[in-house]
Amino acid sequence: MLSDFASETMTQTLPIGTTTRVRVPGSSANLGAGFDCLGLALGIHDDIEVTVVDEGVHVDVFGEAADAVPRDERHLVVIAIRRGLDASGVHAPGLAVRCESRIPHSRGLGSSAAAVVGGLAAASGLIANAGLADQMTDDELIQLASEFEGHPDNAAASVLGGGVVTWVETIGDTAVYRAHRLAVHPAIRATALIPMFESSTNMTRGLLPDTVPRADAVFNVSRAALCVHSLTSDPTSLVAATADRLHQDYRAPVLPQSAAVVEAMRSSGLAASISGAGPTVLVLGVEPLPERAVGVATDQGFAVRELPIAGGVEIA
Ligand SMILES: Nc1ncnc2c1ncn2[C@@H]1O[C@H](COP(=O)(O)OP(=O)(O)O)[C@@H](O)[C@H]1O
Ligand SMILES: N[C@@H](CCOP(=O)(O)O)C(=O)O
Repeated sequence: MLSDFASETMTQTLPIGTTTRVRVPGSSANLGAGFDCLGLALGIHDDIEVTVVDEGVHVDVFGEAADAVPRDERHLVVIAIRRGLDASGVHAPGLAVRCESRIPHSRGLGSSAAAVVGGLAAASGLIANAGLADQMTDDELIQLASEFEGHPDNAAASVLGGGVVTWVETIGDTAVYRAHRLAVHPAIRATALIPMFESSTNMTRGLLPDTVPRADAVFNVSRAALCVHSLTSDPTSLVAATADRLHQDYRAPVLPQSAAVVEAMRSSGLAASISGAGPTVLVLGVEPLPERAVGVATDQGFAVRELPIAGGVEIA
């Protein structure tokens, strides 16, 4: 797929002044039992504008983590733009990149996947707007973005929007990332309980064991399958569907506040789970979060934000 895409555009240079705008949603991965294979796009967006200039890389960042990210070739969006252009055999003399970041970083809301999808989508938009080739397909965006992330759940949600189920096929030595969009039941509401503190996804992935007891594997397989049914057809089983034994308990020692909030929500009958690798907690349901639960979260220092289910990345 990408090799065909690249061969059409090999060694071409983007004209100075070519521009593109991208709007990309954040996401919540896992949804409890679906470790690395379920995700939900959320209505909290980063906006990225890129213009081809005659030389250099100029990065402006506004909003979340504006003071923390590098303003040069090391910026994740710039790295992804470069990767997208390289995959298509296209060169940019220089780039001016403007990021309006609204997805909090290192909170389990898919900011890194959104940055990568946004950068790749911007490369695709530049190439298409210059008339060099069609935009990349969703499959191409998911493949390239998941190669950055090492797991496809957040990236697929940011590309496709809605709910996603993802899987990986190994073809020769290559991991091929696959995804289907799920039509989320219209009654389902998602509330993110977002703390001020951060947690690195890479760090907490390192806490997970290589092998798990078969009973835990069976527990999660059944709950992840149920979660697809609950998300699409029957929200009444969301509490059972969002139970997990594959990752949350192993991460709990470094995320004790988040683990306590999940426990408090679940013991009052709410479908709460760690969002992605945490520390945000995601609550799924069909009603607004009850006042009592809002109080528990805010007492623990978690901001409560109900977020719409979002559509996928938009490229103009
Ligand atoms: N919009 C962005 N621009 C630049 N870097 C980003 C952006 N979003 C995320 N990152 C990088 O990704 C890191 C967070 O990734 P990660 O630990 O996977 O958490 P999450 O994706 O859950 O927010 C940040 O510390 C930052 O280095
Ligand atoms: N399946 C991944 C999801 C990580 O999501 P993030 O938003 O925390 O980056 C995992 O559980 O590690």
